[in-house]
Amino acid sequence: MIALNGVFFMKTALLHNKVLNLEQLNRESFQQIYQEGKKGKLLCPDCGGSVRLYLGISKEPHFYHIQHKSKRCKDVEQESETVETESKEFIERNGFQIPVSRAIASAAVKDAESIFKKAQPVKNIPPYTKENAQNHSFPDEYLQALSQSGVFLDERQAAAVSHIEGPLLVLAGAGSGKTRVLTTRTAFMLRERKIDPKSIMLVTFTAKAAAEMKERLLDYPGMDSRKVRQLVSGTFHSLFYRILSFHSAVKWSSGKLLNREWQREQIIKEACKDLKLDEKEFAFDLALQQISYWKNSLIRPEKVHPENDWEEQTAILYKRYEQAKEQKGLFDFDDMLTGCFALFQDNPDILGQYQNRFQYFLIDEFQDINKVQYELMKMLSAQTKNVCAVGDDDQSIYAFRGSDPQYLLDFEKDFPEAKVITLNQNYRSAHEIVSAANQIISLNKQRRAKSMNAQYSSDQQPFLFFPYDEEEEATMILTDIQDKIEKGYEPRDFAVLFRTHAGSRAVFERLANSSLPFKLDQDAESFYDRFIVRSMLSFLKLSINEDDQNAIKDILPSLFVKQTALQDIKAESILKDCSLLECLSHIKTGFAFQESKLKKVIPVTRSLSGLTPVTAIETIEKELGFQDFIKKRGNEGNKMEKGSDDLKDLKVAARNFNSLAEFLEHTEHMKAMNNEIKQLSKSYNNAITLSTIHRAKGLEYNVVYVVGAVEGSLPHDHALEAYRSGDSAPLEEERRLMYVAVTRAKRDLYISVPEKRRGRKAYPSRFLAPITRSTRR
Ligand SMILES: Nc1ncnc2c1ncn2[C@@H]1O[C@H](COP(=O)(O)OP(=O)(O)OP(=O)(O)O)[C@@H](O)[C@H]1O
Repeated sequence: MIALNGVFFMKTALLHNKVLNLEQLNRESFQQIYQEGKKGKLLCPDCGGSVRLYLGISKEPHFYHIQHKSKRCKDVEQESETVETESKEFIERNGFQIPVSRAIASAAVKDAESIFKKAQPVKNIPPYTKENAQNHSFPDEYLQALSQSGVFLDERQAAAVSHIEGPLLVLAGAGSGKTRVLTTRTAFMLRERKIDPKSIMLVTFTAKAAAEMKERLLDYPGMDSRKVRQLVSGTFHSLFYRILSFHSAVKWSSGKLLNREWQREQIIKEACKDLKLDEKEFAFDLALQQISYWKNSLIRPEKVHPENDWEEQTAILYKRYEQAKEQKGLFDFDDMLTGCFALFQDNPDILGQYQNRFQYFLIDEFQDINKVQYELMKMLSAQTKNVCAVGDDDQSIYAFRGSDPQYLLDFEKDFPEAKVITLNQNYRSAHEIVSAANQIISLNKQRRAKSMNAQYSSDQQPFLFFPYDEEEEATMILTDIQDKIEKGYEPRDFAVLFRTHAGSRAVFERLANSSLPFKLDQDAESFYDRFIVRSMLSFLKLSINEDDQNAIKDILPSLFVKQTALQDIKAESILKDCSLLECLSHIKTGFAFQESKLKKVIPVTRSLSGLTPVTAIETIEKELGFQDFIKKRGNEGNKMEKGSDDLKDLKVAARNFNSLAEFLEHTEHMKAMNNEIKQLSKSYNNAITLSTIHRAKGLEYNVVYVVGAVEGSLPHDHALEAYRSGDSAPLEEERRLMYVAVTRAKRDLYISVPEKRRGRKAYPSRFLAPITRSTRR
């Protein structure tokens, strides 16, 4: 037995009559043993009862009885000859030994990676000294009434609430009550200053935030619901779109909006057909992102100064894209802003009307404003200058969309008479979390120096934990959530945050297989529906069913065969009475090389049956030139999401399964669950949140797990690449993302630092250095 904190835990169990000893097992196999336990295959070597492997954060791995968790049986002592060495079962093929299944291995000798590292509290947290910011008595009656009804404000918050005339910049650190200030300020304007709600423009980052703010306003004392409804609130896009459609309803009717990415791609591809850009090599998605960036920066096509060949080509596309849209009478989201900007510029009388109408501007998340938004605000507020901008430069995370925190940093240049109020009390998080966050963000160079103070301290330090890989990471998080729910936590207390959607695959799977309620972003597609992943899985499907029509359709792109060939394949299959897979060998493409490859698809696909999913995937990669396909169609030119990464992630997922059928069944189940959970997410009000860090901005949770805090993930590879070429801005934005993630936690924060990522050794995120070093800087 292992002694942990004075309690004894079991270190041995039986699997298929063999003794497993945790002290001797390879780390890699823990996840597999965990799964065997879930299937009921692990037994206690002493009493024979069913046991499971505990793989969590708060305790070290150990076996426990399912029926009586606290029961402690005796471990068996293991003879050295009963210790297995790592072993795989092989079959012979073409003179090669190919592994078909992996036995759970144990090894007497352990390398450093194989040793389970206990979760560690973060270092360098200074002792807590409370700075009481509350209990001020305000001369203003309404503010006093508010504090009596439970809406407390500190002195700086109150100053921000009551400074109504003239420009005001509220620099609000994380958790410092930005939302509270904006809401209370609006209430104060309506109730105390009797300002006409129709003259107030309240800009929020999402439509949901505006709706929530209005709802909260209704709870304020003396609030008139009619007045609240009359407030003009929403996102920049929605507000300026309303203006455009008021002046030109037909031109801006919603049916003409290109609201899907593929619609924009279609327009641009059509407009540039004659340029003969190779669709397989030119990253149209990136080009559209760049075009959007130019538009939001108010750079017209003829004013672009390309910095390289790619930008030069993209500038041509930009011109064509704009022309094509105009000819067809269509518009995109960016046009809602640039269109309004043009409307005001070309029609000073219309601008004048709106300048008279809107007297007060409240803008939330000001750090994420872009050029066109900023110019629009400046135009509208030119007469009154009553702009209240609230933001935190440390939480600016949308540079890729043209946002620029510089507008916040330079606010006083454009509004020299501005009053600046810094909110530096963090009411959300415990001192230990605030202090860790302060240290992380202090290393950014492009920022206003500030440090947050917490309002309370907790006996719980933030923890780093060290899973073996993405799979074990997900298991450890699930176990920890279950442990905490047993202690009385609610599902709504938890959020699991990740850098990109792809990073959530394993956690999604673990939660989907549990009975815990959780919610997902509505646009989160299933990992197994991604283009490259679907293609690869289709080969595996065809090895089981050669007549799977969808699978044939999905492998065609990887073989560089047009979709129109599908009809011929189906007809052939009826005429010649052969399987759809066999018909591939009859396709005439006119290229000998391609035809011989198509002939090879049949034996290679058939050879997959009996292999493990990982070996099957590797076989397709090697034998059918799948990597060529990825190079051409895997968005390898894309900065954020590459097909080659998807393939690596797929292999990590596949490692959990020994047979193709089991793995494919799992992928189908997960696809179905993705849709189901998204539906359920709409109605859940007590569920665990699974979210990207971007989407979690502005939200708070009692317990936060930050997934994948390793180099390449957070900071993301694209930022590291930019940094190597001398541009540190993307890396600073990644550090802000870490800051946003960490500051979502109220009491418990767990940062995961897996040993492996995408099958390779991973290194702890550089952002963690200040809180993991032994000495303070
Ligand atoms: N004066 C106050 N006294 C007590 N609690 C407060 C006070 N101000 C804000 N809070 C609480 O602190 C938490 C954080 O506030 P809020 O969400 O408004 O912060 P924020 O500045 O918008 O945060 P972020 O920018 O990090 O999303 C909320 O739970 C809020 O109710």
